[in-house]
Amino acid sequence: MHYVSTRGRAAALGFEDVTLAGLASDGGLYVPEAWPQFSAADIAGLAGLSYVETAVRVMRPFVAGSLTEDELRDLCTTAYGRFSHQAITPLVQLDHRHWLLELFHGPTLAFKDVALQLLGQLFERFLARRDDHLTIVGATSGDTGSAAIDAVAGRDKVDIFMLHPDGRVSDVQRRQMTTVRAPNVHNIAIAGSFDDAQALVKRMFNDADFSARFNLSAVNSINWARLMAQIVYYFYAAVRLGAPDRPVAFSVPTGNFGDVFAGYAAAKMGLPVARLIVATNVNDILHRALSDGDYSQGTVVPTATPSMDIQVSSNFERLLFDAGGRDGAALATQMAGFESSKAMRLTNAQREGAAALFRSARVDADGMALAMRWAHEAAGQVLDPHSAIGLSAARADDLDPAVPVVTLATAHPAKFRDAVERATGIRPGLPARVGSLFEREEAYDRLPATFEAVTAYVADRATPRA
Ligand SMILES: Cc1ncc(COP(=O)(O)O)c(C=O)c1O
Ligand SMILES: N[C@@H](CCOP(=O)(O)O)C(=O)O
Repeated sequence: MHYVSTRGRAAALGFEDVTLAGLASDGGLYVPEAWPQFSAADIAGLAGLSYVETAVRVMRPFVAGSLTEDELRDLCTTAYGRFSHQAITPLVQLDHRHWLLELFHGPTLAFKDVALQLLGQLFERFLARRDDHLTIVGATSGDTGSAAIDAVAGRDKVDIFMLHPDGRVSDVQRRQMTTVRAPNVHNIAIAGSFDDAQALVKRMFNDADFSARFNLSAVNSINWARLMAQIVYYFYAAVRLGAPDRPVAFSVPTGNFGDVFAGYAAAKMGLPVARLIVATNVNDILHRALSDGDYSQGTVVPTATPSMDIQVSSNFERLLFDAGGRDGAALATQMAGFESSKAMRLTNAQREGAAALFRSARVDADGMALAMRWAHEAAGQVLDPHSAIGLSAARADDLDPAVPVVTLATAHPAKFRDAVERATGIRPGLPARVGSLFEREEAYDRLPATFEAVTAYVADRATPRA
């Protein structure tokens, strides 16, 4: 399997190189050169398999040439061995047609663990082969940071520098990052938004000298391996609800468009996905883009769903490329225009390509609180605010009522206990597996959101290539 860049100029790479590179050298994102195809019989063959075996079947075409099936199984067994639920991503029924796919049973209580526990293993395996060292630079609105740090803390071939927007993540999210004391972990609170942090990270990758000197790599969903691991739970859930014979819809609380792009990939591979509902909070660039073709960056408004307070969605570029006809040169021009003017219109081909599968909804604070209360009153489920945004969009959608709708429950409610308490009166407790988070000392540095400040900080602490 080879991967091509959405901007058409970087060389095609195999899975191992793509995983270690993160972002393509032309500023684009890697996508598979063609989607592996699963027939109805292949999908039916997933029924009754464990999560790990499902993961091996779904991911093996993507890693071909870099890992054997046994190596992949070995890495998945280790990665999912730390989850607290045997099903890894269990389905919970809410009513006759609504389901939750609980993605928060990993070590840091958010869906990011599903991919990042595996990515930590992949880094270790590939770096051992090359006897090399990586400098990971990442941006987080709260969940990627803690999951990535958990996955790589203490590993001697990796340093991680994680940027979060100062004061704009929940106290649990911040402490999950800043109380990890390992010499290779560096937390930076920047004076800006998640978008500022993400732009700084991309600029570091685009600085060829800096990137080569420190051998930069990515843990954000710009790294293809992240999305690959997330495709698995779409298959796992759909098969449990009757695929390949019954189509299933998914509602996905969305920010950086990684999670829902994994659903798009599953559909492209042959999974019968009736619809993908992109649920945003009031930071609604994706809703405007999908409903009206207007992809223009607004100012980020802080909300009770901080992980979705994003106005530039990295992975949307992957959809524009694939749904718009895979013209890398044209997309490079379109993205350059967006980067300078902060606005662009989708082409007709991009809009039509997306419309076949996607719908979108913008959910405000009242809609979120109503969905949390409904889930609690109707089904006894306490949701986190991000998952509630997804559920609200799912319940408002006009899909054929015979189609089951799965809302991705992306975080444990205890990560956002203040917001949950405000909406429902219930204050969820932290599961024992996160340990004594509020007794441990925090360590992080505050920096201005400037390229100079952040690169100087990284250069002072990272290991340059020999
Ligand atoms: C809890 C939670 N829900 C939803 C999202 C949005 O996911 P994505 O950025 O993949 O669209 C995030 C952040 O990524 C998150 O942390
Ligand atoms: N919500 C995310 C933002 C980063 O998204 P990613 O999926 O691209 O890593 C977070 O929690 O950090």
